[in-house]
Amino acid sequence: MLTLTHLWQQLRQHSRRLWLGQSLAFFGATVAVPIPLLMPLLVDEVLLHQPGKLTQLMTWLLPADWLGPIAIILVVTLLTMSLRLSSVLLGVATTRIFVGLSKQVTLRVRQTLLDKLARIRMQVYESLGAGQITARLLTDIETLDKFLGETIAKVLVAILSVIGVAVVLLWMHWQLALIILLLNPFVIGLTMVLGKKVKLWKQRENSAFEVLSQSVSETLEVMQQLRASNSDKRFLDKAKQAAESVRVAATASGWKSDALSRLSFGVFLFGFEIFRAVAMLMVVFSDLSVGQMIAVFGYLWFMMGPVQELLSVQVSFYAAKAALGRINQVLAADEEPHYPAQVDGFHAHSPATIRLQQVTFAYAEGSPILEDVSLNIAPGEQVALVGVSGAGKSTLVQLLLGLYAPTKGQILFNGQAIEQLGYAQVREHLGVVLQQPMLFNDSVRQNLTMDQPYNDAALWHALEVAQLSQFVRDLPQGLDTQLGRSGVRLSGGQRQRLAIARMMLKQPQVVILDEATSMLDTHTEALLHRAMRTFLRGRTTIIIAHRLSAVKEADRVLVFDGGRIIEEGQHDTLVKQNGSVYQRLYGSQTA
Ligand SMILES: Nc1ncnc2c1ncn2[C@@H]1O[C@H](COP(=O)(O)OP(=O)(O)OP(=O)(O)O)[C@@H](O)[C@H]1O
Repeated sequence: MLTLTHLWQQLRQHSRRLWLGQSLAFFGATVAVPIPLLMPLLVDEVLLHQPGKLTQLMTWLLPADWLGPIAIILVVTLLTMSLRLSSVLLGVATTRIFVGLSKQVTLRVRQTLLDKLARIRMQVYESLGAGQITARLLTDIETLDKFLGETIAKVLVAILSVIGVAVVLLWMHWQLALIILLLNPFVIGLTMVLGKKVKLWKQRENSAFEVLSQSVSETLEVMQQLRASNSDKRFLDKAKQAAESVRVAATASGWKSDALSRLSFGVFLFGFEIFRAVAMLMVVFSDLSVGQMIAVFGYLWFMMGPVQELLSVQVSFYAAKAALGRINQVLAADEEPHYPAQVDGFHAHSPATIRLQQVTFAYAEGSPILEDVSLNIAPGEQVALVGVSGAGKSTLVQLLLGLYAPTKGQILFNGQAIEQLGYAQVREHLGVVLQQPMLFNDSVRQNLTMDQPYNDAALWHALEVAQLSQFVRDLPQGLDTQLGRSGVRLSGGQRQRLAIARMMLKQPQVVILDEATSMLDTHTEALLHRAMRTFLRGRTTIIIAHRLSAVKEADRVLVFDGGRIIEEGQHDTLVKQNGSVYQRLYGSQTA
């Protein structure tokens, strides 16, 4: 779980830059503190002819014949301006350092979250939508970033400025200073109470935004199908309703947060007016000079900036806490168990065995999808899994890949349990092609290589076997042609063949084709199967298919029904068994 303390610890890892930034901030705040004092003192010492400390300083600084109102005013003006300039330059340097630091911490948070995405259980992804996760990665981390940037860059300077002003005020007139300083905690205390409300409003706004982002991303995902069924407007209307909720929540959060910060600033201004009155009374009834009174006014204005900054940091503090809470929900999500590879279970050029020992599995407790499934697949064997829709065939593939873990029983490759091999090793040696392969909005090349360094000859060979080489050659930019979102510029069958070529490049020991050729015409499918024979020789293969043409490629057929293997054998034998499920499924099909 990530807390603000962790973020602070991360900042402290860059202690050298943090110290440099803090030192510059300290100097920046220090040089600015005398500014409101200098000019007003001129009122007493030059205009009202009451020479004091400033005149003493000038006597020491300037030659005796230069001493006069013009030179003093000029020197003090120049001094004030150079102090201001130094303060500005130090401020720029400080901000540069602190912004750099806060962005680094933000990057770490983003990377932590992205790392977490690689470990989250598939079940969690099924409930957390892409929109929700994206909102957390973007909006929430942005809120955190704003808070960090503001806090480290401004809080220290603001606190230092307030302390500096307090010291000067106490030195000038301690009674007046005490009144001012006692009111500050009151203002800050009041805004802290009010600030808690802001957190709640911000949370509501972010939740509404999450719903909108989810709705838009889901709609866009399936835009083509929605338009085809004339439902796109209806779905976008739902997104519009979500946008309306964002408006309601954001309006409330926007104006109420602003009202609160204005209210607390208003309280500060009330105090300000009271001081002005008290300061004037002090001029009448005590030894406070007019110049000092103007200086006090100057300091009050001077303090306004830092105080307002502290107040705004407070608002972003509550927003950041809300964002952190939502980021932590993702960080706390259930993770896939991590099994480090304890054995080297796959060997180059020697096909793997697959064994299931009494495997039972349920997505939801109490309703098993696979029940007590045991099977042995010999090295290099080609097995077809068939059965009615929903029988659990694809679920078995998910278990082989370790995307879900069996509730009972064991899965072994080459005699080694999947947990001993580790999911990463298993996935490395399994090549899976699904009915709806995922393609990226990128080039053919990138979709084939998936960032692995294959040479073009290998790509063309894979495309050749997958019966897609001629098609790619005819594309305007060949391998570099862009495929559009999810490969929309390809037909279903072309997508499947591209996915098969991709799988072949990986040279896996175990090949799983889950309805991988279902969208191909029978002629192309036959050509593909023939071309793949050499590739599949020496690789253990599982073919899941409804079409007889694909099933007939297998050495052995396993018939699934209700999560169990109910029939097993070769096509020719099974199809002749009167009353068998296999005969019912394939008896009348011709390939
Ligand atoms: N992620 C999931 N969460 C919950 N239930 C699921 C999930 N995936 C599949 N199921 C359920 O598991 C059962 C088996 O589905 P599976 O996809 O394994 O069947 P199949 O035999 O491959 O079917 P088909 O031939 O139609 O592809 C179905 O009843 C389905 O509703």
